[in-house]
Amino acid sequence: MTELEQYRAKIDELDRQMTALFEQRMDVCKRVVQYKAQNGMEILQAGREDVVLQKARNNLKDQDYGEDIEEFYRQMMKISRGIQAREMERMGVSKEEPKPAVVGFQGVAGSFSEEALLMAFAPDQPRRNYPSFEEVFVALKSGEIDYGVLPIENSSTGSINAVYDLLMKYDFYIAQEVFVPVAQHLLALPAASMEDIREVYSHEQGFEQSRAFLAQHPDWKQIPYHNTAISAQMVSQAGDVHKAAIASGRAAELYGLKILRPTINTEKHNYTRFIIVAKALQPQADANKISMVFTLPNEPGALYGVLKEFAKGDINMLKLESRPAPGKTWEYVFYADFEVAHGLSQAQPIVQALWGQGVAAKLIGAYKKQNQ
Ligand SMILES: C=C(O[C@@H]1C=C(C(=O)O)C=C[C@H]1O)C(=O)O
Repeated sequence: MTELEQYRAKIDELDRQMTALFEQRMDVCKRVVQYKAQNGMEILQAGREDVVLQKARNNLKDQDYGEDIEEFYRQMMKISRGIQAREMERMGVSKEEPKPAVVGFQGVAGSFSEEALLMAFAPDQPRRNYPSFEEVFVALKSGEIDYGVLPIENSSTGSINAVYDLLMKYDFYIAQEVFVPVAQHLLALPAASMEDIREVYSHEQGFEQSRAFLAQHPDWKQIPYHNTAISAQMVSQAGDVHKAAIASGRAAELYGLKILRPTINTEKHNYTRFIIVAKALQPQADANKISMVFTLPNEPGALYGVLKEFAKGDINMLKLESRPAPGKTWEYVFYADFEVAHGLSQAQPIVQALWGQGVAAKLIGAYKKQNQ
């Protein structure tokens, strides 16, 4: 054997051992990827790779090979990740696309809530509708939906108290707001005329918003219904020329009704503010509006003490709403919206200052203020 042949025989023997070790190592990596698949982990674990590289360097006798052993392990781990990806595929675990959020709203297609949903989300956003406000909250709690779209106040008729109370009951947060222009029309079957109408169906808010118009027709029976769009659907299905609904133009289109009298709402500048409700606080980076909830001790100057903190910060209050505290007679929960220049960073010190005064204050939203 020449000298070269002797060296090569030695290399062959070391390679045989290295290939056996390589196989053993990769078999372990396959076990690792099974664990990762079961636990929803990514294949690449950069921190672990750093540790492997460091250990390889430490195990060297001759530090001259430092760079080289790192390169060797880098390549081996790249191969290891390739094998793990193949194994993942073989197991049928494909890299899942992030699922689009499912959004819930109250009412049927054509409701103002659905219009609000379309303003805040994509036209093809997966959505579910529910018969009542509370069912939207229940669906959000159970994880059936990721967001709920709910009306919180109307520019002419004021707050929608049921939604404020549900927000507190379920301890949810406001992720976003949108303003939907509300134009109420009198809708009826295509064959109907004004003289035919005897009964009008709508949501309470639809009647409330159209008071002046309805006062001109005292003989019409007003029948409160779940929702303006459901009223339109009902009139369409009933096929009765004596029935009319107060609902949106979109509802007319969807349910094949005609607009007997357009824009019958008294206040022509009429908007409903909708909130997008989420289970957790999702503060927006460019938030310029915050919503807070606080309960106050029943003592003189309690509300003043809270508002003073905001005044000190030169923060403009946009809205203050009080609701009876559940289970406590004559005690109130306050909801307040403020306009802030610096979002969360401005809100948090105030919340802390309020806690310092013994006020149970909670930030329930930091989002972008919309203009109606
Ligand atoms: C084997 C693993 O998967 C990958 C491959 C590594 C390796 O071959 O040593 C190390 C980290 C991960 O990027 C692991 O996470 O341990």
